[in-house]
Amino acid sequence: MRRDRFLLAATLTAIFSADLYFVLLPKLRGVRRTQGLSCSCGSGNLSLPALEGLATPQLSNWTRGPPPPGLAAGGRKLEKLFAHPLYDIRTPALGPEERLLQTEQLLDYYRRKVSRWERHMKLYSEAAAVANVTVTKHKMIYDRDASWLKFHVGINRYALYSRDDPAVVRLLGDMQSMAVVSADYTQDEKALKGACDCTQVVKPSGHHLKLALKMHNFAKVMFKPMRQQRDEETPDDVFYFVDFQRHNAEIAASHLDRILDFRRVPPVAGRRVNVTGEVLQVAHNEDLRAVFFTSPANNTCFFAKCLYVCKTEYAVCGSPDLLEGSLSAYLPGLSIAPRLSIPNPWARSYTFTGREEWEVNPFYCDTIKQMYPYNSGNRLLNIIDMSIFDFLIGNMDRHHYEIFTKFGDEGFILHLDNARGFGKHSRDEMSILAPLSQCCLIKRSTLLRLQLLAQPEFQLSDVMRESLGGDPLWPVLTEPHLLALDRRLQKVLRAVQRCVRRLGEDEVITQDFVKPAVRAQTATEGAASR
Ligand SMILES: Nc1ncnc2c1ncn2[C@@H]1O[C@H](COP(=O)(O)OP(=O)(O)OP(=O)(O)O)[C@@H](O)[C@H]1O
Ligand SMILES: [Mn+2]
Repeated sequence: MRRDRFLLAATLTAIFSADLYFVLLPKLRGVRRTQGLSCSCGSGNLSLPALEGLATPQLSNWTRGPPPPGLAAGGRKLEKLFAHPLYDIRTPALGPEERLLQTEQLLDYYRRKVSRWERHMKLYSEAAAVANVTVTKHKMIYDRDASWLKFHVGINRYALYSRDDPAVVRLLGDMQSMAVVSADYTQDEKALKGACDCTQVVKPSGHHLKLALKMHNFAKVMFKPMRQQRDEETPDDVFYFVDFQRHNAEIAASHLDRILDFRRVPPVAGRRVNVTGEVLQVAHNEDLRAVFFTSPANNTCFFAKCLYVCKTEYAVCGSPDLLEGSLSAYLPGLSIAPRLSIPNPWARSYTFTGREEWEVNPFYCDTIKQMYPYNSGNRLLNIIDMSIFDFLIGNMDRHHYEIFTKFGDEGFILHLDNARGFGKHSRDEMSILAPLSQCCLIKRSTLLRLQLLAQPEFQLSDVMRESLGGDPLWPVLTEPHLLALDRRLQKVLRAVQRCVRRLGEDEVITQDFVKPAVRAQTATEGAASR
């Protein structure tokens, strides 16, 4: 028995060392590289790309197959939206410097993943055999055409994917259906090792229940289980930073991101996950296995590591095994595609009483405009885009944003972690729009799309309903949440209108593309002033 334990411990040590060598060390090196990079970047070498954030057209949508019942009659607005000339603004041809990764580099990375998996599984199976533990064996495949690989190859300076990339549709399908072969804590949870400091109300993030799942073709996803029923509204007395993470918000946010044509959120699919077969039985991490239990109702449940320290955390349970969740496609590992996490200048105070400067100083934006990297290029405009996105979904938890270091200040910004959106449909939190209302700036491309989505012909709630109809967890959002999107969209347009009235169109609306494919403005002209 002692020998068994020793073997198991040795296996775990080996796995940890491999993680240290392959994941943590490269990450640290990446951070060091990044620090060097940011020091050498003067503001002088920045330029506003003529076509920033806009890419090639595509007509297909994410809805696979016929629309769900009830949609057929009014459907197909989404298709029409994506066929609109405003969704046909092209980016220049992508050279190697505009792509995050080259195919050969990715295939190399994939091969390393495969051999690492084989080594792990060999050691783990040996240890498990000795300890008399049954290991579920899955047939793994090395597939050069895997949709996750194509998604990674497609990431470029302008967006996470292009509109016409069929790999994204395939990836959503794969995430919904592929066999899960392993489940583990995510890297940030591992770094915390279950430590919970309740004097810090938001950090560490370890008390959220999220896991990394691996599929049989080595696709990796971040799984956030359902914590709250769709029709429950966050009670008024709950602070945004102790609010639940909502799996349906992650799914809906990725659809909205695509509808706004930002493409700054990784694709997210809903799925009913079998917490016994697809999580517990494929968890090779003893810490993770230890948080599983069977409830009195005979359901399989698991809880966050600090359940008994942080009183707000409760277990989630399958019924008896199936549990809804969101699966977000992983970005390429930090060892090959380092990212930088940057504090949001409009972040909130994560204490019960604190106020940040932007909340009390109406001239806050003037200070930000003087500061690097917001004093040139399009970073500030991208922050304003992000605030519009967050206002629409009602997300008050945007403490940081991330960028790929490869693209430096000229790249787009990632909108990761949207799980605290869609908490309250009956309230519009105007303070989320502070970057827009304080700076009075907006990209022309963003404004034109917002105006288009306000028209009855498209109607944001209709295209969202249609888009979400393609997800297995349809209807991802309840009707009041969908309708809140239309109401909030009007408020964004009114905020722009107030700025234009005060400062004039030339000051407020930034021309961010040279020339639309046709005179797209005609369809939308004047919508902001209505
Ligand atoms: N799709 C993804 N691919 C790769 N990494 C991701 C992805 N989504 C999130 N991450 C990374 O994992 C970190 C934690 O994810 P997320 O913010 O969604 O969880 P969280 O539990 O809310 O954490 P926190 O409290 O730190 O915000 C993110 O800051 C990001 O760096
Ligand atoms: Mn978060």
